[in-house]
Amino acid sequence: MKKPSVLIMAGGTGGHIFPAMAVAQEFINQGCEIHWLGAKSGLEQTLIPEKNWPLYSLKISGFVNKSFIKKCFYLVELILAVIHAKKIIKKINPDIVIGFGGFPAAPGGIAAKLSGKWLAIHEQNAVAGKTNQLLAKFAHQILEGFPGVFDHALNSVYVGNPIRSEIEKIRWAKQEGEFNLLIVGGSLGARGINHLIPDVANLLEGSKINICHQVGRNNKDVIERLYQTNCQNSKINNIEVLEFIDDIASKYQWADLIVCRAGASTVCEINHVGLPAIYIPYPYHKDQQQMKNTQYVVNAKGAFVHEEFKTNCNDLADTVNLLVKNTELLNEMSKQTLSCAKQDSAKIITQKCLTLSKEFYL
Ligand SMILES: CC(=O)N[C@H]1[C@@H](OP(=O)(O)OP(=O)(O)OC[C@H]2O[C@@H](n3ccc(=O)[nH]c3=O)[C@H](O)[C@@H]2O)O[C@H](CO)[C@@H](O)[C@@H]1O
Repeated sequence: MKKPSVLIMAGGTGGHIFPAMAVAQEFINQGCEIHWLGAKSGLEQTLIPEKNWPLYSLKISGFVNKSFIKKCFYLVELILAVIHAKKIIKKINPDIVIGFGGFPAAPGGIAAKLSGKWLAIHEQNAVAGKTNQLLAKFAHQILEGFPGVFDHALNSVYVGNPIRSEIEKIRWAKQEGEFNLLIVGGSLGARGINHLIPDVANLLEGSKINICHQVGRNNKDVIERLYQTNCQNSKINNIEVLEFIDDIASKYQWADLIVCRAGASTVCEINHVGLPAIYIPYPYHKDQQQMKNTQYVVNAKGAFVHEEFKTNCNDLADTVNLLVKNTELLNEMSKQTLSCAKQDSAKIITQKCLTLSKEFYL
């Protein structure tokens, strides 16, 4: 019997690609054949070949924040990408097409619809992105990373955000002795956080604090210099500055507390690990997507949130100092954080797709 064939569409940042990779792996575990549709200029160009998964790349950029003229050029680019995607779909003949947002998912989703294919979309965030808002109008199934994103539409279901298996295995526990503080700016790093933390580090109390700070590509030298000039605090044991953390699972395991952006995958990974967190959401998104991603866990008292434009190094240092000294509070936060995690998301997604697509083609 022919293996079910699945076309995964995701591109751009890690936030779209990592959940899609977790689902791709689960489809493979279920005996499916997978293909990946990406954009020519995203992180998928390095991540997918490493897995040896067949990658097809469209020439497509983004639509948001463009001038009128550039939006017109985008429309031409979109039409050409839809034509290209239709050819790819004809060649692969997938049984399931599933989009995770990002630039390639829009032309890929339109091409899937025009080719009569069963189409699902997965929205990672608490507020849907532009691509998924468009595709939701005709997708057969909508899969939500946070509950109620599509106003409980009849074809929508809350499935959570798929987590990579190496992260799923980790459970937070406060380590004795030293205090490990992890700073993560999301897949591309976060300028606002990068420039705030060296000043915060200088204000930290308690002994033996270690900091590991992920700063994003090409920011290592600048931020290392900032630590040298702004942070003379002798109580900090060790400061490690990294551009990107390849093995984030080990760092989650290492950390007693994380200060980070609130991208959808980051929030869900932290919930799975039960890692106490202080979120500083990305402040420039028009719908405050990252702020909304934190609401669930902040309401459950599993995390703190500091808004970038309303906070300063003293406020943030106060919260970190409170937690460094208070293991009981950290334990309570960890418990609440874990209660916000949706288990087995990748399995639920693959099973839904396999069942519903089969019914569709009957
Ligand atoms: C600024 C911006 O627009 N951010 C968006 C982007 O964020 P971004 O791509 O940063 O999104 P996420 O937080 O969802 O995912 C980051 C992923 O990268 C991994 N990681 C990160 C750093 C690192 O050093 N190593 C590593 O492996 C994390 O473990 C996680 O799996 O897409 C998300 C998902 O649509 C959105 O919620 C965010 O709002």
